[in-house]
Formats: sequence, structure tokens, C-alpha cells
Amino acid sequence: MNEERLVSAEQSVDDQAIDAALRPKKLDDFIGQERVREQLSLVLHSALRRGRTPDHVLLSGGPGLGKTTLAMIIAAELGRPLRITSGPAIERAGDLAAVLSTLSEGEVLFLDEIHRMARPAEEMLYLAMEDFRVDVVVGKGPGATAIPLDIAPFTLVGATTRAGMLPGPLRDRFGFVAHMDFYEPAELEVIVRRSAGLLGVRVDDEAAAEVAFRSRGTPRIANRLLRRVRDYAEVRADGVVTRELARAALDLYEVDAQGLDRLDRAVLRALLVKFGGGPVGLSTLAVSVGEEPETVEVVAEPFLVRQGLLARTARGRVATPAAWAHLGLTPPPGAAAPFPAAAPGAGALFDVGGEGD
Ligand SMILES: Nc1ncnc2c1ncn2[C@@H]1O[C@H](COP(=O)(O)OP(=O)(O)OP(=O)(O)O)[C@@H](O)[C@H]1O
Ligand SMILES: [Mg+2]
Repeated sequence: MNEERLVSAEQSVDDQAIDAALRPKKLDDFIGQERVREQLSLVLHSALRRGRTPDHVLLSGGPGLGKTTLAMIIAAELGRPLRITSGPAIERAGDLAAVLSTLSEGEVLFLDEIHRMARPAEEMLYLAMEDFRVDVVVGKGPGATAIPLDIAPFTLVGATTRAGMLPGPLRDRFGFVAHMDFYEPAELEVIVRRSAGLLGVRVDDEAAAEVAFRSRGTPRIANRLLRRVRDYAEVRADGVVTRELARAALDLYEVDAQGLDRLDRAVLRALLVKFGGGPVGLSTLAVSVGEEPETVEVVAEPFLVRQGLLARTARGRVATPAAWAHLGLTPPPGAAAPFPAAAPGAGALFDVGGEGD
């Protein structure tokens, strides 16, 4: 169900064309991520001044935060062609050799989902990144020989949603690592206004703020919510999106004021109403909302944790005071007692494993 969620950060089939159409093309048009943008600008422009290929760049961050966009911008800023491939497409070292040996000088190679590349290819990549050389193995078994092959100096741009899964030696070979964070509502508001302009949707500032606020810190979600709001305004009104219309549309799609959707709220409500705020075990909680434990853990919980509405403890899931407030409920006396703030020094109680967000 994850793919169909309006608030999923993953790219859906519907997003593909729109993602491409809405991508900023220059660093100056890339909104937010101030520090990354400034650092990257220095890396690129100093290399340009020296007439060298810039260091390899690793972009790390959650889905929909702008990694692919930034990779394209890097090539554009350098005025170089961009070759795109991805970890899953490189099953054998030979697949990578085929790409590397046909790069032109200064070309930018975008390797998306780099953490999913096959191991033997990884080792080939180390050498290529460091020495602009690959060893092509010819033959099999004891008679196999490695033939060194020079390749053109290039800039690798790797992207990953799981920087922690990258082997150290690979991470160390990137001269610049950009960590992309969730966006602030004010930044998303600018993104929404820009996207609205490109799509020819008229949104007033308050409506843009409303959409931004419900977008979970993620530009891709903001752009998706904007489209749903536009549909609503076209069918139910004169096409101009006001705050009231944006609210009505997003309420209809069950995306609430903080960006929680139906599943998020069902989990939270069950935790509060059926289990008095917890602690309750994951599988019990999942059964009570009719979902698989994995769905609750992977799809709903990370955002609830990030919003400070739910905590994972060694004794089970616990709602925070903010959770009661968010659903407009009053906690019963003594509810959510085993909460971190109330139990200084009880850090060991809390299991932060498996967060993966
Ligand atoms: N800083 C930004 N300013 C304006 N638009 C942005 C920004 N970052 C992302 N977007 C928009 O959000 C959408 C998703 O961005 P992008 O495809 O680059 O994300 P991603 O990090 O590559 O995601 P994934 O991990 O799923 O590959 C694009 O349409 C892009 O236009
Ligand atoms: Mg991408």
C-alpha cells in the first residue's frame, strides 16, 4: 500500500513525468539545503577555475529530497554530459566496465542507489574513482588475466538513501559528501509556489503554506499534494487555490494538518484509545489496526517518531503527550508514564534500533 499513499516519499509512476518537469536546472534555483548548496557550489566552481574535474560527490538523504535533481544540476553547472545508471542495474563488474570505458573526459556519471551495487563492481569502482583505471579480467579460472585499461577522468555522483550501508572504503573515496535533510515548511512553501507557477496553478500564499505544512518535509510530497489540491480547485471552484480550498482538499484526501494520513492516525488512535498510550508491543498494535507489523513499523512509525508523537521503547510503543494533543484527546491520569523526559537516565530502556528513517 506504500506506493499508493499520497504521503509516501517514494516516486510513484505518476510522479515520474512531473518530477522531471519540476526539477530546477541550476544551483541558484535549487531551494533550501543552504549549506549543501554553498559547499557544492565551491567544489564545482573551484574545479572549473582550475580546469580540473571536480571531486566525486556523494548525495545522501531520504527519498524525494532532491538527489537526482542535484545530480543533474551538477552536470549542468559543469557544462558536461550526464550518464545515468543505478546500483541495481550493475549486477556484474562487466556492467560497470562497459559504462566506465565509454565515458568521455569530464563526463558526470550519476550512480543512483549506489548502496545496491554488486560487490565485485564495487571494487572496480574504487580503482576507477582513484586512478581512473579499471582492470578488465579476461578468461576464467587460473588462466584469467587482468588487463589494465585507462578511462577518462570523470566525476562520479553517487546517491543513496542509506549512507550507513555503504562500505567505508567506498565512502572514503568521495571528496564531498552532501547530507540532505528534510526541508523546513518555509522552504517547501517556496517550492510549492515555484511548482504552481510551472504547472500554471494559481495558489495564494496561505494555500502554499498549507500544502507545505502537510508535506512531511519532502518536496516530492509537496508537489504531489499540490496536484491534488489543483484538481479539487478546478472541479469544485474556479481553479484558484485558497487556504480554505487547500484544507478542504487535503482533508478529503485524509492528509491532516501535520501531514499524517489515515494509517498514521489509525496507529496513533489505537495506541491511545485501545492501549491507553502504551507501552504496547508492535504486533499487538498492528493487529489492532488490521495491518502487518512490518507495515506499521516501516510505513507509519518512522514519521510518527520523527514528529515526536510516538516512541519505541524496550517495553513497546509509547505515545507522547503531543500524540494526545494531536488527536484532541485527554490522556488518562498516569498515561504514558514511562516517557523519556519523565525518566532521566533511563536511556538504556529505549531501543532506537531499526529506525531506518
Ligand atoms: N530543493 C528543491 N527545490 C525545488 N524542487 C525540488 C527540490 N528538491 C526536490 N525537488 C523536487 O522534488 C521532486 C523529487 O526530487 P528528486 O527526484 O530529485 O528526489 P530524489 O532525492 O532523487 O528521490 P529518490 O530517492 O526517490 O530518487 C522533483 O520533482 C524535484 O523537482
Ligand atoms: Mg532520485
